Amino acid sequence: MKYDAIILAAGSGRRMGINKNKIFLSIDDKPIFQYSVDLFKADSDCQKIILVGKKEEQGIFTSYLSENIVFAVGGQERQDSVRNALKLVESDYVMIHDGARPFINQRELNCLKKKPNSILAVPVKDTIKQVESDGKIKQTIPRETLFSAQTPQCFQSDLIINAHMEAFENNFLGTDDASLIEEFGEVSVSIVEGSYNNIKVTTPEDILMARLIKERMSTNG
Ligand SMILES: Nc1ccn([C@@H]2O[C@H](COP(=O)(O)OP(=O)(O)OP(=O)(O)O)[C@@H](O)[C@H]2O)c(=O)n1
Ligand SMILES: C[C@](O)(CO)[C@H](O)COP(=O)(O)O
Repeated sequence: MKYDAIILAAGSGRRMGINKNKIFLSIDDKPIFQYSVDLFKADSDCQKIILVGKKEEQGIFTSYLSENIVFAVGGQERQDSVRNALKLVESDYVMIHDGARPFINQRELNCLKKKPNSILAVPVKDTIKQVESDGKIKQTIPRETLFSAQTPQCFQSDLIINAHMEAFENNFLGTDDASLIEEFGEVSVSIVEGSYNNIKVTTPEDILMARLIKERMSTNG
């Protein structure tokens, strides 16, 4: 399957609590977002990479751009950034990926490519409680049915473009792209079981964890 990849790097890293965009933090001397750029660049099925950044940070991305790696300006919310990037998609399929998730691998890309309209996800490990606003537990949700959504999320381009347009027109804000197809699409989205290594660097302890994961990967080859 030939596809275009969207790499999202236009966030602000509020939860990281630092004064800069977290995707520029280094893991083993390489910026977090560059791990994904390198992987998609090495996949011969990837036709184009759309790197989404803040307008004021565009200069930092210039050295990564080429004929097949283009820049799109991000929006206020993650969903706005994806919608802007989708305007540049030309392939029949698209993978949408958080630049803040550095540890995806070729095996996972290959699994997604075999199953269009699928996302990486992992089974939740904790016991999940649904809690009322007063702090009282309402119920325990059966864990066997629960998965944590990751990226990449791989879709037929026309389906996800339509879902984003519908979401925009209906003021629907989802926390991932699959949720827009769940709401407005006419197909089911499936999961491909991913890896617990595919963390999203979100809070300060995640960067420590990411450095440990990288160290272990380097040691294990
Ligand atoms: N307007 C936005 C918001 C987020 N992202 C990207 O979407 C991914 C997941 O978002 P998140 O972890 O929430 O990133 P931040 O917005 O940077 O973090 P925070 O919510 O803590 O501010 C990241 O790769 C981030 O760069 C984006 O491209 N555009
Ligand atoms: C898309 C995502 O990575 C799925 O886990 C995630 O939802 C994006 O950001 P969030 O702001 O941390 O929800």
